[in-house]
Amino acid sequence: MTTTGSSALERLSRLPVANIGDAMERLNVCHSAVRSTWEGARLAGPALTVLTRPGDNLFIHRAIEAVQPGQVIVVAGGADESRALIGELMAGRAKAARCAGFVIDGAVRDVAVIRALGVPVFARAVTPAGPYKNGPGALDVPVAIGGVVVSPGDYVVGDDDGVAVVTPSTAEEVATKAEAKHAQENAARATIAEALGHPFPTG
Ligand SMILES: O=C([O-])CC(=O)C(=O)O
Ligand SMILES: [Mg+2]
Repeated sequence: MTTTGSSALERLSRLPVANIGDAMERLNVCHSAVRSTWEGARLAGPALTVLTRPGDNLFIHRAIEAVQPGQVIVVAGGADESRALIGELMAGRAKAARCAGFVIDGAVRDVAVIRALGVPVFARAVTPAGPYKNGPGALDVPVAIGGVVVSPGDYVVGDDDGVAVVTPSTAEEVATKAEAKHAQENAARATIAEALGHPFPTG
């Protein structure tokens, strides 16, 4: 990753996902079904992509073995909600590898402990039903998450509102536009706070 790229990623990591989506003409925002599993979770990092058979997590185990510090494991699980693709043990191993978190187009389990671990996990559903571990699957291929294409290395940013995907070649421009939008909104927040008679909440 270049210095330019990492500074754009850092800037994106500090911005609300809503502003980032607006800066991309409201494109490249995942379907609302792919949501944070705990309030306040936030992630930003380059994607390590996983394609897996719905309900099967063999290749997510391989991703946790391969993940580099700061990467987000992004799993195309076919939008299946019937089997949890990760839980507390896999989240804990990923944290130990300094993975930035998970975005899963599928289900997860053990969410109370995942929250206590502080691992940001975005998913379509929560279920106690366990996964199969047979494959097939693939790592580092383009995938679709909530209707958005994620290529390996794309920047993935998530907060309480959802997930946006930013191609690194556009990240500087998107960060600049999103910062401008955020500054413009700050001015509006100040005016509204005055009318409310108390500071505008920061969420
Ligand atoms: O059984 C699994 O593969 C997922 C799970 O619950 C865990 O990682 O804790
Ligand atoms: Mg478990």
